Amino acid sequence: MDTLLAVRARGITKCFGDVVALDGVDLDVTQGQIHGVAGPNGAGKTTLLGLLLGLAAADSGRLEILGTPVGRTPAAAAGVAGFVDGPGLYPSLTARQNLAALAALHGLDARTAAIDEVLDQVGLTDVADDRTRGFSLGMRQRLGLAAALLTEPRLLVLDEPSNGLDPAGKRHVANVLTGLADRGTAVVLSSHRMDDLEALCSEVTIVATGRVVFSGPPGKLAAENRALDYRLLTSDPPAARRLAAGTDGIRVVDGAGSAHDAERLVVRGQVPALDALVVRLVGEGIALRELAPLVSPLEAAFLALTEQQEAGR
Ligand SMILES: Nc1ncnc2c1ncn2[C@@H]1O[C@H](COP(=O)(O)OP(=O)(O)OP(=O)(O)O)[C@@H](O)[C@H]1O
Repeated sequence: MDTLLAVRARGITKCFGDVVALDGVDLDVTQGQIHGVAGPNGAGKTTLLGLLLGLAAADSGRLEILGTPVGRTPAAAAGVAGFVDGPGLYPSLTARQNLAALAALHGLDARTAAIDEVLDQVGLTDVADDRTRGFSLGMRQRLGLAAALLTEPRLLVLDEPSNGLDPAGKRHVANVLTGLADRGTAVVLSSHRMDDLEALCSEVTIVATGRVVFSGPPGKLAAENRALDYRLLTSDPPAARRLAAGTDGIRVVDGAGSAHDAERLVVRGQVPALDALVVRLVGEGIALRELAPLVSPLEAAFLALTEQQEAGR
């Protein structure tokens, strides 16, 4: 047993009737790591996170949480907190009362539990005494995080925690999670989007149709040299279109059905072919105004991997 691992999963399979939600999934999460789980809708992210939280049990495979093997009966492991499908809150209670109820449930004294501290950490001090019935999705997500923090978990599991958060809220939550990880807590969080995870996670696991299609640092994914779609703006769009079409390794991927389309040139290629195109444009006296990937290299790699898996289904 590796004591540094907060999660060690091997060959986890979980079915719902005929639906195979997880199919031989491996996952390693070390203590102090923020680990992202990404994948398209229905990939199995929530199912996997639910197993970590003890909301369900795997059909087969081995799962160890914080060094302890998990049995076949669903049960929350000690030291684990978080939520899937949004946090469970009492709508008629205030934010503070919700946390006090949770503290009582965990045998903590509501007077001494760090309720004010966790409210402050997630930026909800100003609305601490408002009923949660009127809370926005982003505020509910923050309160769910505060509830998880109250129990001082060693493994924090969050399903789509950035749902409903504005950019400032995302940054706030990211700071809280980074601080926790710095103090040794392992964090597992899910998202559909690689760009949300990139800034936060040192490792990501990408699942598609229940299978792991990539696991490792996000940078490793982006580093693969693949052809991307780039928006190309120049001083002479028709001439640029002709040159692009005649450059080895470059494909013009948009249609030029209207005058508007003729201005909007999108080309597909790898970096060396794009370099050659830029040199030709400049050589012809055409000014380059913009050459930018339509999606980030990371998002493109993610889409390619998950689309491949879906196509093979
Ligand atoms: N309780 C359930 N009963 C039946 N099928 C389920 C159940 N939970 C999940 N599934 C199915 O298992 C598969 C994986 O679902 P899951 O919710 O884990 O995916 P996800 O990656 O979290 O998707 P999303 O991004 O849409 O939340 C889907 O086909 C889903 O329909």
